[in-house]
Amino acid sequence: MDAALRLDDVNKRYGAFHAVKDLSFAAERGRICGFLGPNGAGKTSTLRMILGLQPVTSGRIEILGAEDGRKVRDRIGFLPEERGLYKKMTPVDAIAFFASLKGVPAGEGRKRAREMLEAQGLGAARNKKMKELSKGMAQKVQLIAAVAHRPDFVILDEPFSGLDPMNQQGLEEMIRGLADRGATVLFSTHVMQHAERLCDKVVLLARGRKAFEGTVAEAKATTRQFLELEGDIAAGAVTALPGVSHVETIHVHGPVKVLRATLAAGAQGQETLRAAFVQGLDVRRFELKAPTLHDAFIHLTGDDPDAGAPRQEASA
Ligand SMILES: Nc1ncnc2c1ncn2[C@@H]1O[C@H](COP(=O)(O)OP(=O)(O)OP(=O)(O)O)[C@@H](O)[C@H]1O
Repeated sequence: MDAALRLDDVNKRYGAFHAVKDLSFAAERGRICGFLGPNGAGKTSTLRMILGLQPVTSGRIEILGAEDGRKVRDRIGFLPEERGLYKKMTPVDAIAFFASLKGVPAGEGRKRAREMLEAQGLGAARNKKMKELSKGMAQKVQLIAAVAHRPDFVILDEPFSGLDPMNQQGLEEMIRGLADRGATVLFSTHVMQHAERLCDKVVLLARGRKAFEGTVAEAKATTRQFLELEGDIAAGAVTALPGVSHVETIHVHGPVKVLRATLAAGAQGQETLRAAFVQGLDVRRFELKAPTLHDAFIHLTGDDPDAGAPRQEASA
């Protein structure tokens, strides 16, 4: 498929620290690509290199046919991780101003701003000052400001951070809308649920290195199904059940435990469960769980995406 973005063996070093290591991946035109990893994995560094805001130490990046993001900056929309639009501006003025920086005439920018605010349910706020808006509203306005020039490629750095679930959902719909009208979207996040719902493709990054590139379903297929059992059950009895490869004790309350069994590849959870009942184990509650993208991330990288910055390696 036609790639709007391609990275080949990209490296970024800050002095002796090797932040991005031999990174190669592609983002296909018109698709939503999630760039996932815990804090400090190297996501922002990579996005800034793609935009041409900082140089690569080595390797090659091609975006919209250009080798330097700055050459196609009018075709790119960027929502940085640090937010903040001019507090005294109205949303219409702020959006029109950012669009004008990308070549959209003032009148047209204001017209688009009004239409886009209306479409996002922010029509009533259009003439308020930015500082009077809630955080969720301000973040939507900022995303509109980043895309009012109708870019072919949209780069969003942690767009969901700091938003409540309602506003996160609104933002997800906006991002889907961008792809529906043909834009390629690359967004970074450490929250796997957004990626799970939105992405055609995910790239998992851990300590600067790519751990996986593919669809969400492909990522999940790398890991296993789980069976959770609660009751007065010995972990050893669960280990001995058919299809079980590993057992963890999640919770102990007197004699009652919650045990989490990881099933072997291709094992049928129903058969494991049937064997537990046939053997008379004291099962008081059970749950068969399909792996989430979060489980797949931990399986593929050994890092928890919700954890703080992972340990820094010395330059590799
Ligand atoms: N200008 C810089 N100088 C030195 N080290 C840097 C610089 N920018 C980033 N780093 C380091 O590079 C690593 C990757 O940082 P980066 O911001 O790219 O990660 P990230 O995945 O975007 O995480 P976060 O979501 O926390 O920003 C971190 O260890 C960070 O401390």
